[in-house]
Amino acid sequence: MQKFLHDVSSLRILQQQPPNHMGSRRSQIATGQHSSPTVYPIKRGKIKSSRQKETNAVTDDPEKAKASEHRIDVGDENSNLLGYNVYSGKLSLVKKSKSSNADEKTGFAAANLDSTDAKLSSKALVWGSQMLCFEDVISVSYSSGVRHFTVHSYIHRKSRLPCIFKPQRSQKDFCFLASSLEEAIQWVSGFADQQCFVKCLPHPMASSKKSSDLLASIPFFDQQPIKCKSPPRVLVILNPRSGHGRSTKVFHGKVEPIFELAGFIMEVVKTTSAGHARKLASTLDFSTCPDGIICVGGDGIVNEVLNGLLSRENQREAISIPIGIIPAGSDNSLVWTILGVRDPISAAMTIVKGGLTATDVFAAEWIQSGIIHYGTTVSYFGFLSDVQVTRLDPKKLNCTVQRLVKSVKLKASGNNQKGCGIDGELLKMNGQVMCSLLPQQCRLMGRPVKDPI
Ligand SMILES: Nc1ncnc2c1ncn2[C@@H]1O[C@H](COP(=O)(O)OP(=O)(O)OP(=O)(O)O)[C@@H](O)[C@H]1O
Repeated sequence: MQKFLHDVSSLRILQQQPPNHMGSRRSQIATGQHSSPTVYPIKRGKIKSSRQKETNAVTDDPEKAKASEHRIDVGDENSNLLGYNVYSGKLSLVKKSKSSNADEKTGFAAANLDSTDAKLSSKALVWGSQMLCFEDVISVSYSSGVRHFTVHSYIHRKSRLPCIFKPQRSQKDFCFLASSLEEAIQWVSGFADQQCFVKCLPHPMASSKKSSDLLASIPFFDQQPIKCKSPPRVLVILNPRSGHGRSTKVFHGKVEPIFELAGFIMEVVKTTSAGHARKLASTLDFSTCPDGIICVGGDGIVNEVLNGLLSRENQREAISIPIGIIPAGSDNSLVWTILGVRDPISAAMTIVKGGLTATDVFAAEWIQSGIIHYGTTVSYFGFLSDVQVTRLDPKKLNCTVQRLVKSVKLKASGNNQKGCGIDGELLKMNGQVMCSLLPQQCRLMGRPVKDPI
């Protein structure tokens, strides 16, 4: 899991063509009941033309072409680790300085900085012997007309006792100085090409009237040549009672800063009672949150949102709205089962990274009343649900045990939990409940992590 700052001195990074160049998309399609969940890929931007130029430059020269032919074999191994090359040049890692007049009032002492060879690939930024993986990067900040840019990341901190404490992610910002203004723009554009959000800021001296002449002499200072993806607009539904009242602190302390770095435009609604989230989801104008609804809490709040969406007349459109989950409740089996994350920071990063994962939805209908309840992974009726209630009230346990004989447990989720699919169109349980899988799946924001944490 420790992906940051690997020693890559032994790696030679070779120029690679992207495996699927220019907008080709790979998607995992669920092929059967027990395969992996369907994953919708995020959109790929245009690949930098500089990369194409570099490739041509190699092939134009027959000598070099020969050499590269030989090198490609070795490069294939490296491409698995670092992907294809996006941009390369010199970079200096700079630290904030207190000196006031240094480098165009940017706050960086650039004079004594050693620049080092650096490469941006489709998977990582490598400088010297250090590497920052893209999966740890949230965004890049860049002020128009300056040579430096900041990469915001959340990296795993080493745990002194890794057997006992799992590694935690924490924020780390890296500020780099490029060799020239033009190169700085190339570096930042490279990040944008890799679907990384770029926060474009005005020049640090833009507000000062005295400096207008100076600024006018800086190329590009008044225009922003970096094109990056537009920030997502989402609705956040937070259950302040979740996780024994800790969810608000978790959201504002750990998750909101990540979403802000990633440029998310958020409306945050705190539920005031049970049923509030369901009502919101059933009446919501989707144009106010076209990129999804993010639930902060436990499985209960997600289930309310799902049921609210499916109770709408436009059920088909409603089920297609992405649902994000920040685990901040006492039970978060859905996000753990489907995406493999169970801590709020990793879940937020999974959402920020983009992509959607489809998961099955079942409907359980009470035969006598006709009431339909929707669920995703598992639904309990009778004994198990009573145990959930009575875990706080032991007096009720006796009554629960007596009802054991009548109890029934519904387990669904088709392609997500091996061996426990409903396996058929319709299932009648105990003469009381009728259960079926919906033809459409709901979409969770994010893609499953490779190494569940
Ligand atoms: N403001 C609120 N006050 C009381 N209950 C609420 C509120 N908002 C939502 N709820 C209800 O709380 C239930 C449990 O919420 P959730 O699953 O998010 O948290 P949790 O900590 O995992 O809870 P639990 O331990 O009870 O499963 C939801 O089903 C929802 O109906």
